[in-house]
Amino acid sequence: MAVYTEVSDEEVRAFVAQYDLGDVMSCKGIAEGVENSNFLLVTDKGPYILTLYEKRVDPADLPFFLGLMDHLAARGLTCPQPVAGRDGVALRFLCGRPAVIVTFLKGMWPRRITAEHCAGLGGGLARLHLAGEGFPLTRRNALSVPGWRPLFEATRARADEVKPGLADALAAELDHLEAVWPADLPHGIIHADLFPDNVFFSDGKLSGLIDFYFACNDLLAYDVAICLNAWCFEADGAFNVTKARLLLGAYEAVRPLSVAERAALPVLARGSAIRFLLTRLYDWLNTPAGAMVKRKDPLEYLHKLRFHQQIRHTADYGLDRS
Ligand SMILES: Nc1ncnc2c1ncn2[C@@H]1O[C@H](COP(=O)(O)OP(=O)(O)O)[C@@H](O)[C@H]1O
Ligand SMILES: N[C@@H](CCOP(=O)(O)O)C(=O)O
Repeated sequence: MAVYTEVSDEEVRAFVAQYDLGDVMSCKGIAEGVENSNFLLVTDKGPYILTLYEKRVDPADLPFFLGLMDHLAARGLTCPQPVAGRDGVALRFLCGRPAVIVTFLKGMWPRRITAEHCAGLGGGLARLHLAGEGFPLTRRNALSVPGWRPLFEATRARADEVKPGLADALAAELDHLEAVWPADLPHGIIHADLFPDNVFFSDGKLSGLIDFYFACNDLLAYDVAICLNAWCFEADGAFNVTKARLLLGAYEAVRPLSVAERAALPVLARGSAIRFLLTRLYDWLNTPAGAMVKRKDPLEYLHKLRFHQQIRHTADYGLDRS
């Protein structure tokens, strides 16, 4: 359960009193998520999400994240919207943390991913990329190529505790990716963490996207690669080409990939694999004992990395246009 900061009933009441949300009926920690402390806040006006921003969120980035959610919502994308208090301010402090209340989205994230979910996701991802156009703020992706080596250095000495040989494997992969990473593909706003737990469905249709706290400006096709990794592998580690085809097909129905973007998918998928491998490895080695959070398995992403290392050309995935 991702609640790093406990908030007392009195503190919640005093905080909510600054909004036109009526009385607090309940405020319960949410047993999901990794990065921030989230609470389901129910007031007279209905359900909301109260988020206290924790370790990896730089407070200087919050205007970007909050402004982006407003920008995307104004362009028809269903995503949480920051709620302003009576003074017009959405971003405040609670228990020493930056904190906001955002609107509650209906729907559930899919626990068992079907091919239909992947199609829904592909369309939603492309709509997000188009809706991001014109957003005036920018944020560099702190977890793209230049960010990987410091993470590696922070984990290198103990990586082999997780799997013998892991440190050397990561070093070799980083050398490769730093040498071949594409720079000149179309870029724009990307979500950068569009895993199943950040995509809500209702009646089988995509109903909303959440958790924009890794969003940044980067290669649009990198976001596609992140989704291929997060949505198109089965529990036994097999790559499901049907899911991948549907995801890409639905994406391209809204925003066709260029030839160069398609060709770059294997290297982008390797980059996406090492990015999540490294953050999971870091968390695996550094999560404080007793923290109410379920650590994610770094080796799941080593397996995905190994898979993409075998792919020379995008056609080798079996992802031909149909
Ligand atoms: N706007 C929202 N509407 C409904 N549920 C939400 C909303 N935001 C977060 N949640 C719930 O909280 C959980 C954790 O949120 P998330 O943003 O993924 O946390 P973290 O940033 O800590 O990873 C989600 O899986 C979802 O159940
Ligand atoms: N999606 C990341 C972890 C970040 O978790 P989230 O709850 O913020 O989506 C991973 O799987 O490693």
